[in-house]
Amino acid sequence: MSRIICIFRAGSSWPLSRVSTILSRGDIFSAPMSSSTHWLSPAEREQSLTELRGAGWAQVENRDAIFKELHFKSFNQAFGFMSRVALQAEKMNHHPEWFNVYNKVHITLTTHDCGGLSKRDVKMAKFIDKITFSM
Ligand SMILES: C[C@H](O)[C@H](O)[C@H]1CNC2=NC(N)=NC(=O)C2=N1
Repeated sequence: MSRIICIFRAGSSWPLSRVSTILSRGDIFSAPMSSSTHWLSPAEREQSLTELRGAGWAQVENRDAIFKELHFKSFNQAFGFMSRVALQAEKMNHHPEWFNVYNKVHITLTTHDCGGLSKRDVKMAKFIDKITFSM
């Protein structure tokens, strides 16, 4: 199983909530480890958040996560959307936190192993926007 080490550089602009989440979990040295290719640099983070806000994503209060509410024409269309995202989640091994009622889907993205946003969340959000706009 690939594992992630979340490395904190002095002076990095990681949200305090993210650092405290990982430190409080006490698993900073036993967290799953993978290459740092998923880690967002401060510049990448700012650029990605700007783009995602422009596409209708919002940052979640008190969590290093992003949220979007999607409305579809019908339950069938909403469920079809969720099925496509589920297949992508399995392919990426990166899963959304979501809620569905009838034709509405609420999605929250964050990387649990890191206690906050990573490149995987950005990739998943862009996939979600791509298929939403094509429906
Ligand atoms: C063991 C399994 O690979 C990990 O729990 C994966 C599964 N899906 C995941 N999804 C999300 N959103 N964050 C994770 O850290 C994560 N980790």
